[in-house]
Amino acid sequence: MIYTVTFNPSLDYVVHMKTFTAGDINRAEQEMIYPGGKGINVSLVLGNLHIPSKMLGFIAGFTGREIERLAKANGGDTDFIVLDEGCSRINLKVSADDETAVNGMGPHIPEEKLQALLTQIDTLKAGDTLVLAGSISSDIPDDIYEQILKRLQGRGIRVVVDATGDLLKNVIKYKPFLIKPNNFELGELFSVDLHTDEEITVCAKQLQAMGARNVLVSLGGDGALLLGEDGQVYRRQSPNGTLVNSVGAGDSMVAGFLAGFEASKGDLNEALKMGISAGSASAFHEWLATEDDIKEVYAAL
Ligand SMILES: Nc1ncnc2c1ncn2[C@@H]1O[C@H](COP(=O)(O)OP(=O)(O)OP(=O)(O)O)[C@@H](O)[C@H]1O
Ligand SMILES: O=P(O)(O)OC[C@@]1(O)O[C@H](CO)[C@@H](O)[C@@H]1O
Repeated sequence: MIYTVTFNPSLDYVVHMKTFTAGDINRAEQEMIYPGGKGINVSLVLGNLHIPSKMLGFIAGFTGREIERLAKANGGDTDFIVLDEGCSRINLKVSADDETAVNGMGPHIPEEKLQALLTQIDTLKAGDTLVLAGSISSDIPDDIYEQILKRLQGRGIRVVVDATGDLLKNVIKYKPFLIKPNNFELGELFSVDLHTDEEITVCAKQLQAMGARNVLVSLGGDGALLLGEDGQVYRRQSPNGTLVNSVGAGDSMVAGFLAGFEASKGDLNEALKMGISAGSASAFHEWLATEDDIKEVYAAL
């Protein structure tokens, strides 16, 4: 079974307009509300590919109830912990000549609720996969992902981490199965700007030397580079297509990778191909890719 954890779920309020001007009143020409947060997105795309998963994390208030309702309405299986106070955040995504986002802060998570999540995670069994994805609210200790990996050590659970900065850096020594920084996030870890595949590979190799098993570096419209646990570098370009909304493309890529890895019984080239197919299919559509969207991109790769 796959479990995804989203510490800070969101309602994604996506507005489209031709141009966006900072400091001015901008009027939307199209608007949508989606359940958001990286783990939730991973689960939804897995579900679209008929792979069961359970969404864990924290929700609060009317926004939290709506996140859960929308997640379930889109086929999600949820076991969120409900906070007694506050509201889950609303993340504004502006899609215009460029994409701009304002991500909210999210509610305070009391210690006993955090412990309740850890207790849920303790029930995972050997062979399960745990996806830790997204940011955490500021009152949660920033070694929380590390604490979780430490608890799971030696229990045969495959862990995927899609996070940035210290949240990511601190887990690597616990040998996560997969990490998926984008090239910018990878560069940030080493305080460098990455431009070429060679530069990206050097940094990915450092993360692998520190413990990460598979390092999947997403490159937006340029595809992705995978440093596999077999030591090989796999590289694929994104297919051509029209970008509609890239929110969740990275999460879709994680879901596609896991789906491809399972279906091919561990073929990393196939996992990367499915990852790119799902990521690009989501980028080419208004929201997360469906199975048909993914199949169409896969066939063109
Ligand atoms: N403009 C694009 N054209 C084609 N494919 C894209 C585009 N943007 C993203 N993708 C696909 O999605 C994958 C992940 O994208 P990206 O590198 O932007 O991830 P990310 O930064 O984690 O995204 P996000 O945080 O928005 O989910 C890429 O490797 C690619 O397959
Ligand atoms: O603030 P975080 O947790 O880093 O990212 C949250 C978020 O931007 O990530 C998803 C796309 O990847 C969106 O659904 C959501 O709004």
